[in-house]
Amino acid sequence: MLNQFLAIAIAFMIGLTGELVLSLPATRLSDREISQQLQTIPGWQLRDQRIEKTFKFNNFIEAIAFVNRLVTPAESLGHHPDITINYNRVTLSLTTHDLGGLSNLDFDLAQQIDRLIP
Ligand SMILES: C[C@H](O)[C@H](O)[C@H]1CNC2=NC(N)=NC(=O)C2=N1
Repeated sequence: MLNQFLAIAIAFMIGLTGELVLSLPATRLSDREISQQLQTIPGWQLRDQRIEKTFKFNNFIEAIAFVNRLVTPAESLGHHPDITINYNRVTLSLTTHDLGGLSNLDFDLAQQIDRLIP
């Protein structure tokens, strides 16, 4: 019953900005699905149950500006990267803590973050 409910849990929610958004539940991906999804996000490396990428900028200010830009997609998805900042380098590590592994949300967020880079 709960599973049935979750299966149809295409939940309509009012987003932060008040617009109607369609939110699909996160699902843990199989190894095969992870391999397929990795093809869509160049530069991201699979490490255990995480995907990671380091972005390099000209200086600290640009690195921080990038971190600020990724707040919007992260909040929209309700999914948040682990972030390490080393002067002009920002390393992002994505995993789905709630599921203990990689989900569709990690790859959705990685794609949206890549689109932030000109
Ligand atoms: C309630 C809230 O939506 C959840 O705790 C979200 C928040 N952001 C998250 N981010 C990530 N990376 N993994 C999660 O499991 C997660 N869960």
